[in-house]
Amino acid sequence: MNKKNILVAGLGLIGGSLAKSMAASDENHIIGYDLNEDSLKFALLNGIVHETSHNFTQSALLADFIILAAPISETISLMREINTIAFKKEVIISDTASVKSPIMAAAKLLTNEKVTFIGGHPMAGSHKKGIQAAKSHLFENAIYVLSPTQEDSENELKKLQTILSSAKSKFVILNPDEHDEMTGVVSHFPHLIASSLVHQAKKWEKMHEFLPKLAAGGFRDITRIASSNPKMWQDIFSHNSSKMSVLLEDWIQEMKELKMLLDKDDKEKMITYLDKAKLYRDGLAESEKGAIPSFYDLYVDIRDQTGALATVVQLLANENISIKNIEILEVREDITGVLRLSFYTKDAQLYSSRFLENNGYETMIQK
Ligand SMILES: NC(=O)C1=CN([C@@H]2O[C@H](COP(=O)(O)OP(=O)(O)OC[C@H]3O[C@@H](n4cnc5c(N)ncnc54)[C@H](O)[C@@H]3O)[C@@H](O)[C@H]2O)C=CC1
Ligand SMILES: O=C(O)C(=O)Cc1ccc(O)cc1
Repeated sequence: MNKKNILVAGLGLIGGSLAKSMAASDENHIIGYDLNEDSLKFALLNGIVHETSHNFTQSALLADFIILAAPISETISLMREINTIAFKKEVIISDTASVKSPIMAAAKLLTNEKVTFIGGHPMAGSHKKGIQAAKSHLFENAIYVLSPTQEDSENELKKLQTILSSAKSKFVILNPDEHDEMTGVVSHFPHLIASSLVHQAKKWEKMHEFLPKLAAGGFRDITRIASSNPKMWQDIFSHNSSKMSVLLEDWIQEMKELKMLLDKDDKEKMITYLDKAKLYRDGLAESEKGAIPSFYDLYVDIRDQTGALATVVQLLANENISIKNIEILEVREDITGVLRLSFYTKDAQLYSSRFLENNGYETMIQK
């Protein structure tokens, strides 16, 4: 069989996860390129790639597909390098960057006729970075945005979707501006706010040193994303700065209106405000794994006793269920606590719920 040569440039969390899922197909030969020697070694040792490369141009000349999965600024540099390569055969190139307009602007400057560039953004991630955190199922059920450059790239779009199909995501075609505005609202801006909430708590801790002990489930939930990779988020904010600036203006205005409601103690308007937010948020939870990577959460009541957590985890491990994340919520000494288990798939979530209930646990799936 004539295997497809796929060059993945940037073997971090995202490139590594894509490479891992594509390497599982017998039809693909994955070549990994990264500036970091340890990442290359790790990828080869763990079967994430079939071959490693220290020469981007040389490997690009062999490739049928190139996936650029480096930080945004580095992706743009790699695109400039691509423009200097004398390709002898057709090549389909895509990227994974979280902001699309600067990438598509760089794509417009690609002059080589053999090259078809289709922007890409698999919309799932984690707070971790690097190849060690790569998972072949990271993008399962997540939205995968594609932004073709030319209308006549329909055929190439299909080819790209075929090689990416191993990621099991849902493809959506968006233009770069729409993409950046929407991801600005539901992904980039929330990160900024999460970080600012943490800064606020840190400031107030100077007044009340007991404050962190009061940081309960709500604060932890809303600031979870502030623990993500700062360098990557700075890169994202900087490349989507005009959209972010508009969103920040909008937010400041809304905060001013909220302050007025509070100062006037306008109870009815405040209930309406909270009610509308609840309605919209509850509606979001009903949809399938969407643009923001919602993992499938299951809440399990446990007693705050030694071994309670281990028992639940062991029960699920015996059933071969992989858990993405575990968090203990609302535990006070000797009082019932709640475990939040996050799964990669809805099936795992539903199965675990039934299975744990059959073993005497009370579970809840939040709608
Ligand atoms: N982390 C996330 O949650 C998501 C990130 N993205 C996007 O995917 C891209 C990669 O992000 P991550 O994998 O999270 O970052 P990462 O930090 O885990 O990996 C980036 C990798 O690129 C390599 N690299 C840097 N410059 C390079 C160059 N010039 N040539 C080759 N390799 C180079 C680094 O050595 C590293 O291995 C970024 O553009 C990001 O915006 C997209 C979706 C989700
Ligand atoms: O886990 C989270 O909260 C994320 O926000 C993940 C994420 C990060 C960057 C992207 O471009 C897409 C998804």
